[in-house]
Amino acid sequence: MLLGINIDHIAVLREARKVNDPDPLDAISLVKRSGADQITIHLREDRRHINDDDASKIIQNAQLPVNLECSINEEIIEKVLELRPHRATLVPEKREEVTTEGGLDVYKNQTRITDIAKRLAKEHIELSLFIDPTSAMIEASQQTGAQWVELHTGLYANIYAMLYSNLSRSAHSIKALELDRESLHVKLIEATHELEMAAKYAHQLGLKVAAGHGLNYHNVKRIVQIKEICELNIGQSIIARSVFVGFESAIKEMLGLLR
Ligand SMILES: CC(=O)[C@@H](O)[C@H](O)COP(=O)(O)O
Ligand SMILES: NCC(=O)COP(=O)(O)O
Repeated sequence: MLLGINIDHIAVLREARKVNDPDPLDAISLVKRSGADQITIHLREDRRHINDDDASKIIQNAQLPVNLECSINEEIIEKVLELRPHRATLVPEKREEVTTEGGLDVYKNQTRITDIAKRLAKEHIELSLFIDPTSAMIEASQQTGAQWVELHTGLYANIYAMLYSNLSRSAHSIKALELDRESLHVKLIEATHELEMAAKYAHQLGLKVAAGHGLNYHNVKRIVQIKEICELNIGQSIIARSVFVGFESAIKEMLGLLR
C-alpha cells in the first residue's frame, strides 16, 4: 500500500507565528528518505497554510509525485494547470471549516468536474475525486473521466476517536457522536463496512482507490485490511507524532503499519 504524506500542518505551524519557519519545502527530502511514496498538499482558497509559492517550489523540487488537493473554483483550477502537479485531488471547501468536512458532491457538479478532467488530461495531470463512500458518488466519479477516487475516512475516524480515545471527555467532543459505547460500536462497524464496499465497487468500475482523512496510528489498522485501497494520504497525525519522535521516525512508524 502506498503512503502519501500530507505536509499542510508544517505550514500550519509556520502560519501560527506568521514567520518563515518551519518551511514545508524542507520536508520533501525527508519524505523521500523515509520511504514514503508521495507528497500531498492542499492549496486552500483562503491560503490558510500552503500558499502558491510553497506549492510551486514543492512541485518543482520533489523527487516524488505531488498530489495537489484543491477546490473546483476556477481561479484554483487555473493555478493547478500552471503548477502542473502529478495529480490533482478535487475536494469540497467551506471557508469557515476547520478541515474538509465531507466528500465532493460529484453528482451535483458532474458537468464542471468532467470539464476539469478534460483540461487536466490535456496537461497529463492525473485526477482524483475526494468523495464520501457511497455507490452514487462512485458511479458519478467514474463518468467524469477521473482515474482515482479518494474515500473520505473522516466519519470512520471520528467514530473511532469517540470510542477509543479521550476525545469525548475533551473540549472537542463531537456532539453528534455523543452516544453510548454500544451505539458507537455499531456505527464504527457500519462505517468500516461502507468504506470496504465502496472500495470494492470503485475498483470493480476500474477506478484506482485511495483513502484518507483523520487516519492515525491506531485507526489505520482496519483500513489497511481493505485490499482494494492501494494508497493512503495521511498528514495531521504524522506531523503531531513528529513533535515527539521526529519527522522521519513518524513516517517510518506509519509505513510499518501499512506494509
Ligand atoms: C482532503 C483532506 O482530507 C485533507 O487533505 C484535508 O482537506 C487537508 O486540508 P487541511 O489540512 O486544510 O485540513
Ligand atoms: N486526503 C487526505 C489527507 O491528506 C489527510 O489529511 P489528514 O486528515 O491526515 O491531515
